[in-house]
Amino acid sequence: MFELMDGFLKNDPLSLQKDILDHVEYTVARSRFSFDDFEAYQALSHCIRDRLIERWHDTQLHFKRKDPKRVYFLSLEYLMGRSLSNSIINLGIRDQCADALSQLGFEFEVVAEQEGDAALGNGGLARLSACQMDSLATMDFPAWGYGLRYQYGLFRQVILDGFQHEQPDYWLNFGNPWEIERVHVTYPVKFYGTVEEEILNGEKYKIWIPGETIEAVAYDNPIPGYGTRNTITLRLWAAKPSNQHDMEAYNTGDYIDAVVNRQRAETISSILYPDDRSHQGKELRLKQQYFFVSASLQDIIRRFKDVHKDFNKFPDKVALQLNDIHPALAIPEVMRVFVDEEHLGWNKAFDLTCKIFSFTTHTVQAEALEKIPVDLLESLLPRHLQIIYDINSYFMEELKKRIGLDYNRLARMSIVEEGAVKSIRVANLSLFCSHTVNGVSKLHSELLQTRVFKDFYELWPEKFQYKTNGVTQRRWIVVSNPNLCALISKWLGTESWIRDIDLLIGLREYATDISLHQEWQMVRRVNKMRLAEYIEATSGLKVSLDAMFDVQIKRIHQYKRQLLNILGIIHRYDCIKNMAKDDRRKVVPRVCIIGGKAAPGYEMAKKMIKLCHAVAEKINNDSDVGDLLKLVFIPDYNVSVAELVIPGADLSQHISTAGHEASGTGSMKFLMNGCLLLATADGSTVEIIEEIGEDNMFLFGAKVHEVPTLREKGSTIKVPLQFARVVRMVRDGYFGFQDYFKSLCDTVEGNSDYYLLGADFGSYLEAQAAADKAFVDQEKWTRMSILSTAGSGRFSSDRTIQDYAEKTWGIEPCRCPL
Ligand SMILES: CCc1ccc([C@H](C)CC(=O)N[C@@H]2O[C@H](CO)[C@@H](O)[C@H](O)[C@H]2O)cc1
Repeated sequence: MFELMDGFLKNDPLSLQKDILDHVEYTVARSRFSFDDFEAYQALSHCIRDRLIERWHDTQLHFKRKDPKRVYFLSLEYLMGRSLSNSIINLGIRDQCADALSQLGFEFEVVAEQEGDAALGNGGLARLSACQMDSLATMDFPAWGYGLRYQYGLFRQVILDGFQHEQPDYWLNFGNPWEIERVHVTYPVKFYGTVEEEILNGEKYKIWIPGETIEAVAYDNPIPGYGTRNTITLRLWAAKPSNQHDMEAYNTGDYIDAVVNRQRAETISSILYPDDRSHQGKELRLKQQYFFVSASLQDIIRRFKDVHKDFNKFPDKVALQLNDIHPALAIPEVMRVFVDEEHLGWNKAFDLTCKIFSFTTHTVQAEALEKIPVDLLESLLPRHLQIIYDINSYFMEELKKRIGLDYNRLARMSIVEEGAVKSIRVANLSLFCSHTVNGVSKLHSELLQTRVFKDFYELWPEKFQYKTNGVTQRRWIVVSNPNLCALISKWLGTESWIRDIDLLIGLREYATDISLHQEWQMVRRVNKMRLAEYIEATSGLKVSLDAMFDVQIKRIHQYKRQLLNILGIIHRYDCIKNMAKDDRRKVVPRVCIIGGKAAPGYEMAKKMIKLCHAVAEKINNDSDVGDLLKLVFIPDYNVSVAELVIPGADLSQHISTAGHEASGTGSMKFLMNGCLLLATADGSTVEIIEEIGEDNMFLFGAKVHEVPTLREKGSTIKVPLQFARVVRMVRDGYFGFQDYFKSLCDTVEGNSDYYLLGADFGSYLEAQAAADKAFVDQEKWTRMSILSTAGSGRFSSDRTIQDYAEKTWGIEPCRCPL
């Protein structure tokens, strides 16, 4: 590994050993002569934490000195996963730590497994935030992440009789070595109340008299860069009752009430909403959004005012990134502070506001765009509603100048939606008040411009950009696939691809090199073995390593079409069953692996999980089929499970109906690890095709422009007999639970097959057959696998962040001197 500068704390194995034992004794408070794997994990984590803190202080001091323009990433979700291995890799001391542990009788892997995931998010958006923080740190950008410190992360998925059950994820049970409580960094956050007017030096100002005040306390998480001393901050807010609260209660002498009220305050940051579909009008959700926005902006403006007096400089020093619309209340909140507290005047305030905000949307469906009921906003945030009305009337005036009295369009674009439930269109607010708006893949941005935000694009085309997502190769190769990492470094003759991933292209020249093929296949087989052991441990199923490991792991959604995968597996099973014994020798054995959580209220998604188990029950216990076909549902899919499954996968499926997946980032992780993709031309897959070529993937399905016409055709579409047959098998109870699966079958027949499973089934089976054919030709498969990794550079979150830094935020690296 690169040798980086030690701070005061030395990183040689002996020093690490000593520090580990000191933390066992003084931090974990166990005897240094007898402690278990978990205590070793706690002790080592504190050792690493100490080293992170040193770099952190140096970095923050350097930023203070240089006072560069900073970017503030506002996100309600971060799927960080585990921190120990990633921190050790980024510090470049993996071997030293492994040595120190083994000399104390511990195995690094076993100790690293003791850590629970920090699962403060749902899916793609949340993990993207985490990957981007790693790249921001590694590329030395002066950046901060802001979010909420949920006490309960994303629920644990427990499968009972094939059904998903949700268990609370109290992840802070044994403390969290990766955070530092900043007791001195607290801000009051106001809710409810009324808005009064006051005259100050002849000027009329609005003042907001809150009905309730909650204290926000900062918890800082150091985010180390790879191959740099820079360590940036992820600041997560926790809600605490403000002291002013108790006094009132005591006067009335009602002690119990006082404590209950205290408890109530903490509920704001207690739990992550486990649903990545839209939440219309949930008060707690809105309180969470405003709570973290208000605390973050108070902190950001305090940091600016510590150095600057003139707010005209604010846009030169601050860039605010809205990670989807969830933090969009930051817009009226900045206006409120600039107008009501800093008295900058409305026009100046609005001019500054539009210069600091940029907005990324992660959804394709217009109906998924959240709206806030006006009456809810009026009671919870009365001043913000006034400001949003002011912004909208200014907006409408501007629009009339541009489009005249086109009332339909004015009504479509308005931030205020009249109608049964008068509500605020947060997306329109974000579009009007942001200087830059982007989708997360090229195709996604085209759909935003031509469909979802068409009205806005036609008027402000210059605002619209695309920033194709990316993933960090540190976690998704170096941490999760160390053998492949070593192999790549060996053949490229350098490790600098870990910071400069475009170097991976150098593997192309060896794509047909037999000795690389052998080493490549060996690495992959070892990873398959590890995955097979995990499958046996979690499901009791023994799987053959010679089978193709076919994986689909992501949140369960109808548009992601896990049902198409399951119907394809039923077809494969049915074919094998009806095949003559001799022909079975030609069958390519498959282990189909599916994993993912369904939002608790998402009935159809939960039915898909049950169907998967019912089909698995049938197939896996059918000795007639034996190892030719196995189906496994991996429970409680999360970041750490992904780190184990992805390196062991031969084929991965990304089969959403074209035009529905904004980007997809799982595909990029599989690509980096040399796993071949079976996919539709949707989201970022379109750009993956551009990079590695159609002949290194298995593509199928309707293209995005064909989908609307196919939908119009509805039940007149000719679906293959095989499709009708497999749906019939489910409907007739071949896998049991006939009544329970009826509605699921109804969603894919005739007119209601909105996600076009029937229309795409034929080409899906062809693509699967092509994958079978390629798999038996291991020379061909390995070449395609090497070319996948070689062409994955573009999908590093380093490239994504470079795009944002250059084209949206206007920030420069600020590298902390060694
Ligand atoms: C309001 C609840 C809620 C919470 C989260 C979300 C996310 C935006 C859903 C999400 O994670 N979208 C995924 O974002 C990824 C990162 O950009 C994309 O790669 C995926 O295509 C997109 O589905 C929507 C609604």
